[in-house]
Order: sequence, then C-alpha cells, then structure tokens
Amino acid sequence: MLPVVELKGVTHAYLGEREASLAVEDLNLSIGSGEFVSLVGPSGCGKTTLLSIIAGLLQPSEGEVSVYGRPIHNPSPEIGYMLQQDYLFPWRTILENALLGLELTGNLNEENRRKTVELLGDMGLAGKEDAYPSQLSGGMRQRVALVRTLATDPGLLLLDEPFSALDYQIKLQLEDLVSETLRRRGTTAILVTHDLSEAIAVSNRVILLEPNPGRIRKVFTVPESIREVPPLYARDQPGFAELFHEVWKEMEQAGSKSV
Ligand SMILES: Nc1ncnc2c1ncn2[C@@H]1O[C@H](COP(=O)(O)OP(=O)(O)OP(=O)(O)O)[C@@H](O)[C@H]1O
Repeated sequence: MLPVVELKGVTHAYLGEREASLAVEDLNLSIGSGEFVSLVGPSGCGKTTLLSIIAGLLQPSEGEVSVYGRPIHNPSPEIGYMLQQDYLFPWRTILENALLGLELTGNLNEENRRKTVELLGDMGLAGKEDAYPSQLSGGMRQRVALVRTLATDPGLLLLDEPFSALDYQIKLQLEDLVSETLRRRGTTAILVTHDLSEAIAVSNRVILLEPNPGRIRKVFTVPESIREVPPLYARDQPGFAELFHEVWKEMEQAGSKSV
C-alpha cells in the first residue's frame, strides 16, 4: 500500500545573514495509513522543522516529501496541524470556533455542521457550543482546537506538543481521547513530544532524532502488548518500562552528541 507520508533524503538548512545552519539532514521515512508515529529527541534536533516540512509550510533545501503520493509544496486540507497553543478566537463561540476550518476551506454545510456538533459531544463538550473560550478550562479549549482540526476530516494529523501545557491528569485523559478518536477514524498521525512515556503510550513507532544536524538516530517499534490497551493503561503493560528505559538511554546519548 502507498505510504501516507514519504520522505526521501530530506535536508533543510536555515539561511542566516552570514551562514547557513543545517537543521535536518538526509531524513528518510515512510509512514503507513492509520499509523501513529511520535518524533522525540533533544531540543534542537529538528522535530518542529520536520513537521513544518511535512505540513507544506517549509520547503526543504534538498530531498522529496510526498503525502498520499503527491509532492507537498503548500499546506493542504488533507493535512491537519495542531499546536501547543489552542489559538481559539475569543469573540467566536465554541461552535463557531470549531467550524472555522470548514468555513475557511469552503466546506461548511448542514451535514458537516451536524458532524462537528457530534464531535464536540464525543470530546465531552456537549452543551458548551454557545460558550466563549474564556468560559472554558485549558483542557476544554484544547479539545475545541482538536475538534476544529478534525472537523475538516484530514487524513493526516500533525500534532506539535498539543498536550504539553496541560495538567498531568487532563493530559492523560486527552491522550486517551485523541488516540481513541484517531484509531476509530483511521487517521494517520505524527506527534512531536518531549514526553517519552506519552510517545510510547500512543504510538506504533517512536522515532528518535539526534541534533547537530538533525538525523534519525533510531526507530523503536512499540509492541502489540502495549498498543492493545488505551494509553492510560499502556504504562502498566509488560514491556513498557523496558522500552521506556531503552529510549531514554538512547536519547541521553543523542543529547550528548557534541556540536
Ligand atoms: N527559523 C529558524 N531560523 C534559523 N534556525 C532555526 C530556525 N528554526 C529552527 N532553527 C534551528 O534549527 C534547528 C532545529 O530546530 P527545531 O525547532 O526544528 O528543533 P526541535 O527539535 O523542534 O527543538 P525543540 O525541542 O527545542 O522545540 C535548531 O538548531 C534551531 O536553532
């Protein structure tokens, strides 16, 4: 089957006034349909750069990126992008915020509106449609942002530390909710996170990048015994602690890579 995301020899250098700095170098990666992949690694190893390239927001200096078999040069409605901050408009109600993506892509109709209301309900936000963002908790606002992203039904979802600003308890609940929703929809997802246990709990594969320049250091496949339960319980599954230590050790070595 055709991969959803394919990177071939992707290199990116940011051009400064005097010199260019190599952010990522020769990345090769293939992500299949419905797969959940996490990108982890020390600060500055190129996780956000890579996500921006896959989103079509940044053109790599070298190499090829394709999504659904087509080269990516611009953002596309097939690709949803969710960030750490929720970026809800304070003057719009929850439902109006949730419908924004559909409005912008010219896809707002009665059917999609009904589906979005349903999705708000799935995310535990029933009855909040007419509230304003300031009346909601941080965790609720983040769920609205997720509904807004999912409402356009992207086949590929890019998540850049979407849970990192939340309380631990809320973060665990959201991991479960997101993971369940994406599995049900068959959405392919790439998550950038600094939280190794989150990465292992939600993913099929954990990709460890190393810095200077950003390269793939190691790919860890999460065993089925961990995948078969929701993320909240994955942490208690046999093999979880061992895999966590393995990734942790490798990440420490990646972090000590000299400039
Ligand atoms: N706009 C930019 N201009 C110049 N250099 C940049 C720019 N954005 C990132 N870089 C550099 O590219 C490298 C990779 O940065 P990137 O933000 O992709 O890493 P990251 O792994 O997401 O980091 P973090 O975990 O700290 O968010 C770093 O050396 C960074 O300084």
